[in-house]
Amino acid sequence: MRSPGPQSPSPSPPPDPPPGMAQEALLHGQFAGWSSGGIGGGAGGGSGSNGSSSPSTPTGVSLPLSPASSSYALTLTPTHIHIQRLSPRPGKASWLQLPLAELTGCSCPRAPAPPLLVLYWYPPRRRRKGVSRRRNVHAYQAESRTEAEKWNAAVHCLLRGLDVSATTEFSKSMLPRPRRLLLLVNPFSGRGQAMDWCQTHILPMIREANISYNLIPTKYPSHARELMREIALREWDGIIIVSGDGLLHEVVNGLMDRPDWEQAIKTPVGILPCGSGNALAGSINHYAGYDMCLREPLLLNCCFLLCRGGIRPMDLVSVTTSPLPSSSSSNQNGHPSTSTRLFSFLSVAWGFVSDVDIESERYRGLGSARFTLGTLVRLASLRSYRGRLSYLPPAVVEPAPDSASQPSRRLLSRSITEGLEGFCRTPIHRTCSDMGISEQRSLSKSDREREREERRERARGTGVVRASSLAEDREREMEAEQRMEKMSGSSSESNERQEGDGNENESADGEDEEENEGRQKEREREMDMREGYGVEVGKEAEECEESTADTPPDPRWTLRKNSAPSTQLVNAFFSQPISADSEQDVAMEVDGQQNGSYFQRETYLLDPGRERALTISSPFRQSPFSYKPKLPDQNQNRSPSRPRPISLLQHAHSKSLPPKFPPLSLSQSPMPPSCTSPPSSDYLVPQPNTPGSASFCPSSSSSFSFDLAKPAMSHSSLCPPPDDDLLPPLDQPLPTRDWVTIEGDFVLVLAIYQSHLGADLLAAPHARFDDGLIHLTFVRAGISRATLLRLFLAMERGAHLGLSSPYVSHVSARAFRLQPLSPRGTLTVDGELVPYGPLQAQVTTTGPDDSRLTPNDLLA
Ligand SMILES: Nc1ncnc2c1ncn2[C@@H]1O[C@H](COP(=O)(O)OP(=O)(O)OP(=O)(O)O)[C@@H](O)[C@H]1O
Repeated sequence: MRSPGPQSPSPSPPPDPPPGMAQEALLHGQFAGWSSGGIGGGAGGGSGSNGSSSPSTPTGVSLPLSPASSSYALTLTPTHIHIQRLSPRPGKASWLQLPLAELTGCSCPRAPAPPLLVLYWYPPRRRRKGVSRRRNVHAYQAESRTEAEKWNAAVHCLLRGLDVSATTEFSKSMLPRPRRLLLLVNPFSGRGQAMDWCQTHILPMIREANISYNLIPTKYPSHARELMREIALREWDGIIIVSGDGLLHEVVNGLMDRPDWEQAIKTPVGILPCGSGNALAGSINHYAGYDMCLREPLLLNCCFLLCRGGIRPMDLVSVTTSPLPSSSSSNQNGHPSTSTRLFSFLSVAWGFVSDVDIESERYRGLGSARFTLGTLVRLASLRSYRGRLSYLPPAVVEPAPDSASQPSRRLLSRSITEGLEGFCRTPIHRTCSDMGISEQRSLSKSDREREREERRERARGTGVVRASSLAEDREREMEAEQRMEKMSGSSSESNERQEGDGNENESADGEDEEENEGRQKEREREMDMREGYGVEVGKEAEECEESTADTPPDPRWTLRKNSAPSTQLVNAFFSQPISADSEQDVAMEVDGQQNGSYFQRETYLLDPGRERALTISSPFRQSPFSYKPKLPDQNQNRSPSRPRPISLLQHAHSKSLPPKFPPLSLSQSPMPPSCTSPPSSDYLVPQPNTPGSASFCPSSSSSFSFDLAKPAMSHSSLCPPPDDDLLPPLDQPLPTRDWVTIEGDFVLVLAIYQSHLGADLLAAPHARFDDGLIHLTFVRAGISRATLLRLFLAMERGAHLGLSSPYVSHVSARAFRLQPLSPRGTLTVDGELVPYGPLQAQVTTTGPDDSRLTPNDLLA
């Protein structure tokens, strides 16, 4: 066996090079086969999908069993290892190509083992559901140990992406030191298989990839967070979570707890899915281009990616939640004065999704099927929650020069839909702007009487949960959809007429009687609700659907675009009474607008014993559509040519997304370490930091203190993470410009920043690791069970964005605020329960200096 090169041509060049071998050969040589196996009648020297019965190398990597009588010619190119069988059966099927992209590693076992080159190949195999990888081990015996080590070094160099050529003298000394990973295993995640899967799948692959590791099983909740606050991060090339998303949430927040959080958060993290939901693993699998898969196939794909290497920056979202019940305190106004800040990599959920997540805990033994069961259970007793969702669309479109001359409805439509970036599949502009105008219609008294009677009859069933089939639900919803379509169409017409002559009472000018009657009925219903409203707490959504089956959904909603609407539009909305909100709601509005606070007078404490009875049906779900213009923001530049929030103006390129603040490096494998790293024997055990004591650097925000990283900050001289630049403190009103506010009854609100909500739920197909966007999906009350079920079924394929339902909306945002108005409910961040109450979030950014922090190059 000889090396290639101009001076040392191969003695036995392959007679018929296979396709793809046109590349320059880095090495070429002749090897003897090892083991009796072959691959598919091809040229494989040895193979085995499971090395459990095979002997092991000193590092624990298993080997094929025995020498084989065959001989092979191997050629290494920058992308492949070409293997040609020379004997005993040259000719047909004698070629095998191993793409380097499908190798996790190679090894050259130390003496007294023979001089072997062992290649670990994980080719993808298409299965019924998704692609899975199967382990193949190929071993070839070199003429000498030097030769085997040279090949081993060359393959490693290529796998690590080093720059090599045909003239490179490959040797053992070229090998970069093995990467070091800290594996944190939650033995209780998912179905409790994490430790087993470590032994059977994860550790063998990691050893084969020549990665050194230390494995720490977590002992209790928050153990990982505590570890992250203490360990010497420079000793590790990556922190790998062998668990579900919950443990990664702990790790991320542990890193942000540290005084050196700015550097710490750049430590690559990775996930090997052993949990129930495995949303981030599903996203990684998706972004890698693999088909959706679950369980072991998903684990193998993620483990393969981890071994292969590559670091991608990932969005980190700053979330401010209401105070923890234990830490809540009141200021002089009786409002809570502290909030909790945490960092999230995946999602915020309220309503259906968080309910299912938390309530399905009791079915944990089912693995990912727990969510299916939880979904069915929750569907059977569908709840809705009253709340207010505000969000900042990702881009602000400058108004056209001639916008002032455009009709007011068009203005509103455009202003609401701008920034939806193609994600909004439902006609929000139609459902709100048109409704507002249509409510100006005159009413027929007899219709009003009839409607009242009908409502009284329906009300007799109040308090009884009535069973209804999915088909019935769907029927009701279709009726509502049709009615809404009709309504918006007619109101659109009328609006245009109104703009033309400025006369509100034009309904007699040629419209047919039937249409008039329909509008009168709507108006009648609306009046009726204003008159007879009362809070009905504790009713299942089912009842509400029953009682509103004839009512289009939109009048129950308030959608506010906080940018100043045109005068025409304001007049149109002011000309009608504000919706008859409950007392509480009025109080909230007073708080929000006059006292500058969004806190409810009643702090919503999480009730762990909350059960089915928490179902809320608010009066607002049946209240008429109303537009509540906000008072102008005192700080806002009122020039119409500057529609962006003030905070954005600090950015040089304020029309585009602000630069990310420390992007979380998602390690599909850590990059090669720096040369200055200590020897491996020193770093396999994490050493706790010994930080000096120093004073806490207070946040610049005076509104509330962050309950963040108290242990770390108490001995830190460094500042805590900076304030959110897109959001005011949680107890302050949002900027009036550019924000969109929707108020009403929600079945769910989901904010997600990666593609998957679970390994088999493609919730945000357009999401990317670091797109700087929060993808919001919200479902309003009134949706039928059948449609909701269809939504989740379609989500498995990411096809739910095409689902046409007036109750479902998808928008993207840079920041949002969620204010639950129902007294009880569940809120989760990355699937973990957080205190129930107002919550806001934004993608982290660098702040005013506009400098994007690059991923940590410690590992480069
Ligand atoms: N040793 C432990 N004992 C009990 N709980 C633990 C332990 N280690 C971690 N935890 C906690 O278990 C919770 C659930 O873990 P994790 O999210 O990883 O699994 P999962 O819920 O099955 O997966 P997923 O979040 O993907 O559905 C986390 O909140 C974590 O803090």
